[in-house]
Amino acid sequence: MDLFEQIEGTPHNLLPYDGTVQYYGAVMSLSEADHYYEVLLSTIEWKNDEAVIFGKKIITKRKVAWYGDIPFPYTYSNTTKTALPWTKVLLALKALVEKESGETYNSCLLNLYHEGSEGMAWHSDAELDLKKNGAIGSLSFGAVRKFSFKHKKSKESISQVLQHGSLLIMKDETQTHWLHRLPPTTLVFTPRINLTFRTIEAS
Ligand SMILES: O=C(O)CCC(=O)C(=O)O
Ligand SMILES: [Fe+2]
Repeated sequence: MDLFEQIEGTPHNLLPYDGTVQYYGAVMSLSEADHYYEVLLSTIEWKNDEAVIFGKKIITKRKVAWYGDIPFPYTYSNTTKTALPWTKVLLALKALVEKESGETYNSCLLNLYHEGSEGMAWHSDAELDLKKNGAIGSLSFGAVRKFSFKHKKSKESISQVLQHGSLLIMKDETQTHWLHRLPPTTLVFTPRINLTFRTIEAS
């Protein structure tokens, strides 16, 4: 940790070039993280995700939900969803991520992985309606899982373990040059919830 981090509490950049990823570790107490995990599990409108891959409709085991300032339509993997209105707990978490990161967000994509066999394949979050080079604030709750980045050209890879109640920020050119994924694992048997706060630009 350098002097700047000790004073400002800003984590260093995990990426060696072409983007910025900062891991803040836990940004709340264990009891707050436990509380948010339980509330999110029971109050979010979780739905199995549908995707169209090579023209075939598939339904994922992972569950998702999409919330925002207005009913934004959000298109990815050839499916479109409409954002639900913020809940009280999501607004509290958005305020926390905005304070820690010094950025603002207008929407949130949530993922529920029931156990280690569920993950997310290599991708970048660069959909047309996402603000280009905008910050993405990622909160994790529940099972501790590894998260990985791979550079699109050099193939260099970087991993970070994401703790219960932790925050990770991806910004600058990260989505242009790096892929990320949540690898499946045989070592985890409990659920993990992830929230990615994002900025949608109305078209
Ligand atoms: O579950 C995670 O930590 C990441 C999810 C993700 O990459 C996404 O929703 O785009
Ligand atoms: Fe992503």
